[in-house]
Amino acid sequence: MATTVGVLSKKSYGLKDEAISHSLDSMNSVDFVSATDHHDEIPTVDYSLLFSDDHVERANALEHLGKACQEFGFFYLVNGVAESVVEGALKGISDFFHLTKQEERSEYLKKSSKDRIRWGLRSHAGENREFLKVVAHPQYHCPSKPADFRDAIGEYYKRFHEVELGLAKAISKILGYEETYIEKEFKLEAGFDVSAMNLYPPSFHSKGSIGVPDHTDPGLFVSLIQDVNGGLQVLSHNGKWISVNIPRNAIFINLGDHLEILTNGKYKSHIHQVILDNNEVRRISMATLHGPSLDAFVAPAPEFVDESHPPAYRGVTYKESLELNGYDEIDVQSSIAQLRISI
Ligand SMILES: O=C(O)CCC(=O)C(=O)O
Ligand SMILES: [Fe+2]
Repeated sequence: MATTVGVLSKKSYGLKDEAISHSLDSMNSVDFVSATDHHDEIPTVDYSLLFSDDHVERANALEHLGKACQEFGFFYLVNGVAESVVEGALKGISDFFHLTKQEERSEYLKKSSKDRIRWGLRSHAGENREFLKVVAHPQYHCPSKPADFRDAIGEYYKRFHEVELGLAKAISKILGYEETYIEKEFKLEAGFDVSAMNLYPPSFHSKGSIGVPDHTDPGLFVSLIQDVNGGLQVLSHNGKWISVNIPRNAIFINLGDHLEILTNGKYKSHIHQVILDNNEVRRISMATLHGPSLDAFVAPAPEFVDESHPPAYRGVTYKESLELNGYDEIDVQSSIAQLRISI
């Protein structure tokens, strides 16, 4: 059962980021409900039905996806990528963290803002994880050791890229556009995708319960796979932290900042965080941020702007948005707070 523990406020919640403040401001002091098992609140979208030959089935599936995007902003996707491909990718990540020595992994410590592979180990009160980030698209980069790692991850990217294009088509349709609208606007043939492969807790004791602090992610959407449930929470439209319990055969999809910008706020990029369970559960996840191409200029589309809905975000290229706060491309940090136009 959910327990009401107080009124959500920036202060009580210790928030530091304007993006988060804005989001919480727009929620008007709603009751804060502690993280609990609300997994049944997260909708499931069947990818195969979005392309069904039966037009009634297809229309229903698209309507369901539209509701999932607008009323939630995140959903479980089934029948997109074969379970064996997801399992293979997760095994590859587990092998990377467990079969290599830390000195080998630290070869990928930050060298420059042009890194295409980057490793990091965070153990402080605000963040506790070991991660490997790689650029997945348009050029795929990955360490070559251990054996099979690169191929297993590459197979997931190849399969998921098709799904990404399919979802972009379906979302274009439900927004009232022709199906290649997002693909063209975001120039997805050169879409800039970065994966964060995460190990929680890191390979030494964590300094607190925060795995990843609350944030939103840039891009069209994030696709997330994991080996076990535990820790990922997403802040719903009505201000509840929802525990994400991904069904075994599903991929978690969370809409990103640049879809929020394109739709002038009709669809929202949702705040999420990872809370560690006393360091008792070891968990591996891979969050892939599927972005526009670096040179794609993203601004609110004219169809979402009128007198009562003035542009709520400034348009910039994807690259500029990634670099706005002094971060680099592989950091893929949100800058939506800086792009919001205060009205
Ligand atoms: O590990 C997770 O469940 C989420 C990680 C995440 O949010 C990220 O890497 O952006
Ligand atoms: Fe994230």
